[in-house]
Amino acid sequence: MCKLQLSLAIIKPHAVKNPVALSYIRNVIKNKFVVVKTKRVTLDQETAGNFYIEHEEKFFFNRLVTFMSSGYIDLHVLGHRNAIQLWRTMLGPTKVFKAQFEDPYSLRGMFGLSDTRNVAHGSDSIASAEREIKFFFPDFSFYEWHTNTEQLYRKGPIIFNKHLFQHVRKL
Ligand SMILES: Nc1ccn([C@@H]2O[C@H](COP(=O)(O)OP(=O)(O)OP(=O)(O)O)[C@@H](O)[C@H]2O)c(=O)n1
Ligand SMILES: Nc1ncnc2c1ncn2[C@@H]1O[C@H](COP(=O)(O)OP(=O)(O)O)[C@@H](O)[C@H]1O
Ligand SMILES: [Mg+2]
Repeated sequence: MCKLQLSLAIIKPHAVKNPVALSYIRNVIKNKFVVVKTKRVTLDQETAGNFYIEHEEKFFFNRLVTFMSSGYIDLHVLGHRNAIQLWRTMLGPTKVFKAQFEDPYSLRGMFGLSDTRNVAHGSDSIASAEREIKFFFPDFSFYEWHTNTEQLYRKGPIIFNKHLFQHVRKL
């Protein structure tokens, strides 16, 4: 038995605005993961800064926060037995030229515009996934997930709700 791991994916503003990129990204997500939660939001600069607080001292922090609060972003809680690593592998390298050169068919390789505007975010560890999911989905209960919902998403029956872009219990 292999339990589902969760990761937070964020589709960044330039990708949400690009219908070709967005539909491609949504397709690969839907084909590889169970989508546990989806939400479209905008962030103010303070919230974006808190989310990326680990990068506060970096030279790119200001532009990152400005960019991330510049338009709609799509939040997805993704489930897979290897969700964190799988999503980051699908993203490809953080830096866009590296992505284009070393992994041209990764999402960042295909749709990245710059090192800042690199298509999407993915949690980098189990601890950061928990923090990031709690950050955007404060009502999400990890207790409930481990005791109940994880099994439902692993064994079903679930169906994909296109309108919500989310898997839901099949009634
Ligand atoms: N001290 C610095 C300054 C810049 N860079 C790199 O140089 C890239 C190009 O910088 P810039 O031209 O400012 O990027 P933009 O094309 O404007 O794109 P963005 O701001 O979206 O990254 C940066 O993204 C960063 O990876 C770096 O490594 N160290
Ligand atoms: N050298 C850089 N220049 C500009 N922006 C950067 C740079 N490095 C990282 N960023 C931005 O900050 C985000 C967070 O950085 P990091 O956590 O190191 O990468 P990742 O998103 O791959 O986990 C990146 O996705 C990117 O948008
Ligand atoms: Mg990161």
